[in-house]
Amino acid sequence: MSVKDNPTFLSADGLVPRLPGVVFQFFRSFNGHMNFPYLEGGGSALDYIDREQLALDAGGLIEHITGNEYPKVMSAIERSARWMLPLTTRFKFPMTGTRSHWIAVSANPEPTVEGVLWTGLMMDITEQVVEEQRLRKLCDTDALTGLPNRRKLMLHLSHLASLSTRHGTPLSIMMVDIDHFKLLNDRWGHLQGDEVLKQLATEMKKLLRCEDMVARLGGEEFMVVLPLTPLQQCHKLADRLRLSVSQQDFGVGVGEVTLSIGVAEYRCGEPLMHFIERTDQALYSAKDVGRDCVCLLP
Ligand SMILES: Nc1nc2c(ncn2[C@@H]2O[C@H](COP(=O)(O)OP(=O)(O)OP(=O)(O)O)[C@@H](O)[C@H]2O)c(=O)[nH]1
Repeated sequence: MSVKDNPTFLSADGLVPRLPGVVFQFFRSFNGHMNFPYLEGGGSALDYIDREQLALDAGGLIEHITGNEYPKVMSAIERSARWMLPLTTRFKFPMTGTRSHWIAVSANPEPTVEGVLWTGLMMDITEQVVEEQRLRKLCDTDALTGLPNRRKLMLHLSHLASLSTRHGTPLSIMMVDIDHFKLLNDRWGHLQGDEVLKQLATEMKKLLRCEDMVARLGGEEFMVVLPLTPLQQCHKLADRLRLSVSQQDFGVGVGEVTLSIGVAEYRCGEPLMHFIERTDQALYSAKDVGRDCVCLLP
């Protein structure tokens, strides 16, 4: 029996609508006109778009369906056309009445007399992207407090330090440490200690602006990163945080939880580790002079 006599054999026309994705040809002329001469496939994505319109003119619709990611998608198309390299990109596809879907695009370009023609596939990769986002969040988050962890903080801080160096804008940080936390754990138990860490995290977030970041460095140590903030302002905020914490109960009695805080401002071009060490030394000074205070070093 030949393959074609096999009752399960499908011609390409029968097969394409059953695929879990879309097969397409996309054309871009040298004058920038874009259209999809061929667009067929399975899944629900095609229910939401006007295929006849796309066959004639895709420019407006591409801009509409790729939303904020339009520049990214267009530059991927441009790169692929210029170097005749495979087009691989992904974008968020807004669907009315349901959550947005993520679409991956993979296509091969070929030159034609009037422009470039791509032949390829689009697949719905929403589940995969959601899983990636979940794993990335896990990697970046402290499990107890839900705050960003050291890894996330270091990436953020190094990005802000390079912006500060480039634009000469102020950047300050606070190193925050709970005083005598070992005693608190010993007296109230580890679970209550955990509770204090969680409540402190909430308290710190309340005091900060949305562009600030508070992260748990580990144990009972936190760092607050304040972009566009000079040292004096950072010092004021640190003292407000210190005072507010010392006046709260945290389930262990008012005044039982206090903070020592070291503050420092970034010096243009300074290595990040040096900046952190200076702040750490300021924190040690705060411990040395008796705790429950904020210190900065000249
Ligand atoms: N409950 C709880 N305790 C923690 C956690 N991580 C670290 N610790 C405890 O925090 C304590 C830190 O103790 P030390 O480093 O001696 O510091 P300290 O007692 O706060 O003393 P000073 O910092 O000098 O004021 C240790 O007892 C750790 O076991 C945590 O996730 N939960």
